[in-house]
Amino acid sequence: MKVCIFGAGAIGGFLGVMLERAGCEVSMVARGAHLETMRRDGVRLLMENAEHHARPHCTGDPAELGPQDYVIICLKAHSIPAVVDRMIPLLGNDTSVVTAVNGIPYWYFHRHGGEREGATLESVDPGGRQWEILRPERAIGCVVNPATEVVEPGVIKHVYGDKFPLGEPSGERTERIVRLATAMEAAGLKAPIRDNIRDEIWLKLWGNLCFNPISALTGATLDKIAHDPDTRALAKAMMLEAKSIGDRLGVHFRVDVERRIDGAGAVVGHKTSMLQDLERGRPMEIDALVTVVQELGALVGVPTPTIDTVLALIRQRGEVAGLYQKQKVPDSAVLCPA
Ligand SMILES: NC(=O)C1=CN([C@@H]2O[C@H](COP(=O)(O)OP(=O)(O)OC[C@H]3O[C@@H](n4cnc5c(N)ncnc54)[C@H](OP(=O)(O)O)[C@@H]3O)[C@@H](O)[C@H]2O)C=CC1
Ligand SMILES: CC(C)(CO)C(=O)C(=O)O
Repeated sequence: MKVCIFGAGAIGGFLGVMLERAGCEVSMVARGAHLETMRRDGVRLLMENAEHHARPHCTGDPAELGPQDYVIICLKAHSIPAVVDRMIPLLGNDTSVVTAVNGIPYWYFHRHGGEREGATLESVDPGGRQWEILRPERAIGCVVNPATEVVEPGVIKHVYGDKFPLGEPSGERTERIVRLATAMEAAGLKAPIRDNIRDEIWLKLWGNLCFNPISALTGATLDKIAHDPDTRALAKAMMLEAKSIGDRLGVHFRVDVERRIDGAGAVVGHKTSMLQDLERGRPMEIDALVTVVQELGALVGVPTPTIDTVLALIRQRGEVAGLYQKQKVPDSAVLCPA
């Protein structure tokens, strides 16, 4: 089974090493010093009780690789629009594209049903390019639950977790998703197949939407945000706005808002990825986690005053730090031409 990890950083490096160990023919697209080290020395994965080493085909040029069975996109969401054309050589007739990325994916309204079927979201898929090039029919949804880090070029540290829930946009149990889940399970990962992956995407997004910008604005860890009554109230207000949007889109939230905040608050001393990105001078994943919820609110007619306020602040924080560029978002999603 040929698998290309596009964006083999913290999550992609982890997945790639595990899949190669399970016998998949893995290639990795990366760049910079990390790529050079992986090419020369292979990839090292540090786990709590083990260290693994793998030698996948690592490249900066996807055209070297040819069509794949699966392309697993593990880029930060904001990196995807610029590289989507470079994925073309990886796509054959039967290639599946797995979106192992936080936030709302480009294919969200594919097989969604109802009046928004086929809509694209400008904040995550500007101009509908991913929809047009990757095609939504190829997409398999994936939620990333583990935490991993690139601790030095070529070296990935696994921090916790092994679960990557998967789901077809249609909710069907297709042969291709079963094959992927089987390979991931053989690699020692958990890959439950969900019949509504969108619910799982929203459950993760619910936390990212509020904790990530609040932490980046305040410097606070998850437990501090959840335990301080004022920031807890702010997070809750954002989550309730998001829930109203999700409800209109048919999302089922399997936990209530207080339990979701308590769950995040139980993780003591953890800095969100957005705070880590700000502190390390790396581009911030604002649009796929926050702007998109504002865009969805406009689409379904739910006002988002609290989200709007926090979004204005975090965008400005990102711009001032030189880590974010605002893109123009229309009032509502556009319908993608067939
Ligand atoms: N890491 C984690 O613990 C978690 C991450 N996630 C989500 O998973 C997704 C992936 O995150 P993560 O693995 O941390 O991100 P990383 O930044 O570690 O990995 C992305 C990799 O893609 C590389 N890349 C970017 N652009 C290109 C390009 N044009 N060509 C080749 N390589 C490129 C990056 O290089 P460079 O570094 O040079 O930019 C980087 O090595 C994100 O959506 C994130 O929010 C979710 C849960 C936990
Ligand atoms: C904060 C957390 C753990 C979930 O909300 C996360 O996914 C992130 O740091 O990006």
